[in-house]
Amino acid sequence: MHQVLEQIKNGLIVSCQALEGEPLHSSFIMGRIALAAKEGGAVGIRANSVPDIKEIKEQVDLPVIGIIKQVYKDHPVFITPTMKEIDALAETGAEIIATDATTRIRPDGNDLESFYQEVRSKYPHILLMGDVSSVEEAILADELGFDIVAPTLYGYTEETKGLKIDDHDYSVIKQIVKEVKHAKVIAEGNVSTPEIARSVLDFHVHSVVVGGAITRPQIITKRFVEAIKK
Ligand SMILES: CC(=O)N[C@H](C=O)[C@@H](O)[C@H](O)[C@H](O)COP(=O)(O)O
Repeated sequence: MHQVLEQIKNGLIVSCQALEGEPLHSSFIMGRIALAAKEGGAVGIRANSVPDIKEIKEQVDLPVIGIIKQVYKDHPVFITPTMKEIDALAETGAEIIATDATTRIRPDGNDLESFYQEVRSKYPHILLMGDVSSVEEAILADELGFDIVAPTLYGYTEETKGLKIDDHDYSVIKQIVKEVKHAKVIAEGNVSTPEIARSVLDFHVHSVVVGGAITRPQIITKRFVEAIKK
């Protein structure tokens, strides 16, 4: 197994992201949050943007899953949508690059298969993670050759709006683990409690990514505020 995949096996990857408009939007802060995550035992970091990844790499020696969230006009594909973002991420030294691997046409008119082939031929040695929204897309991403697939976009497409990883006794993640033959499956998206993280690992995912429940204090606070309302 690739050494980086070995390193993150059965562990917690913390997604350290604060977009423009969020209170913690700052590469300095993301670097420190990554440091805190490492201190807490995280085995990897997921991060958005070149400045954040560079700062995080200064602070921690953990493998990084790099993404660039870039919205082109009002196009729905926004996680590392084109080769421009892949090129920028490749320069950062991120060990893994994640990209939208839904079957939607990308902002530059590419479909997933031609985009995948283009990325693979330019960067044959980079680990590629496909963020999908369904079991079918996970199977396709696996067949194309992605090293990792994750249901990051389950709940975030037109067809899946509002759905969550722990719905229906974790049926989507269980199905993905069952159907995907070569890629490692990482659980990501709405893993909102330690119990959910434990459960998905019990379904034999390779690792688990947690974002907002650890790194977005406005969300954490809101959950407490809701819980104490009479
Ligand atoms: C849909 C989308 O844009 N997901 C993004 C992907 O990188 C992040 O905003 C999420 O925080 C990340 O996937 C982790 O998920 P959660 O924060 O639910 O633990």
